[in-house]
Amino acid sequence: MTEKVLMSLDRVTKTYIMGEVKVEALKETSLKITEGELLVILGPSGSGKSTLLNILGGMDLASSGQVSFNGSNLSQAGDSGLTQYRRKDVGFVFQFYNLIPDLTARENVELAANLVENPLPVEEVMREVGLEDRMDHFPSQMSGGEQQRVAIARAAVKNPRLLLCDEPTGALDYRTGKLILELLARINRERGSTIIIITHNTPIGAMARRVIKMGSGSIVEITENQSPVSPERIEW
Ligand SMILES: Nc1ncnc2c1ncn2[C@@H]1O[C@H](COP(=O)(O)OP(=O)(O)OP(=O)(O)O)[C@@H](O)[C@H]1O
Repeated sequence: MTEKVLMSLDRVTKTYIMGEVKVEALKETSLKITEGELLVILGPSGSGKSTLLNILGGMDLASSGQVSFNGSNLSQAGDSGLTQYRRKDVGFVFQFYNLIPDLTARENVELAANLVENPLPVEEVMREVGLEDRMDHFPSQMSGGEQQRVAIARAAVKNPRLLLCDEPTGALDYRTGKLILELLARINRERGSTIIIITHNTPIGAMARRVIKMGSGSIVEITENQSPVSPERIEW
């Protein structure tokens, strides 16, 4: 079976200019992402992981180079093209959940469902993440792990081609973090969404078929892993 390239980055650079200081957050980075893959990005603080994720998600524009999604050039999509891309094609999961505090779990998920033409059924997705008994709770009435599951449901309900997760277990205890990673692995397996997970925890790389290591704004290593393991079996 030939693998389809979902995204490609060609010599992408991101430079932040702060007064006199220039920070090269991403240096001439090239990468191809295959449709349906689960990719883990590792690297120390400041190595450019979030910068890379923000460019992949259309939240930020490259300073130079080309970014393409499904064959179209995001660098030339313009503001409304990028907004459409973020709404329809990408789901985001962040370290601190970013739920709307005065909406219930169900309403947070419904809000995202309303952004796309063919969302998955809200209640079905909430059951999939194990929140069938918490649908009418507000974020403040839920644990961190439950809030992260709402955030995953909110991203997954759009049935996005690409799910981007920035330190999704960063604020959770070990056991809850594992459950969240298992949930992401299941969405990748069953829904076929392409999933990219940023983490500081090197052992988490064992769940992915490909692991990218970043260092000082560059990809320093790409490791192929023939036998990814279930997060349940990973210790960190
Ligand atoms: N908006 C910005 N303005 C200026 N510099 C920035 C901005 N965003 C990131 N940087 C700088 O770019 C570099 C890469 O940052 P980035 O957030 O991508 O790293 P990271 O690997 O995700 O780090 P962490 O693991 O701490 O989140 C850092 O030196 C950072 O200070």
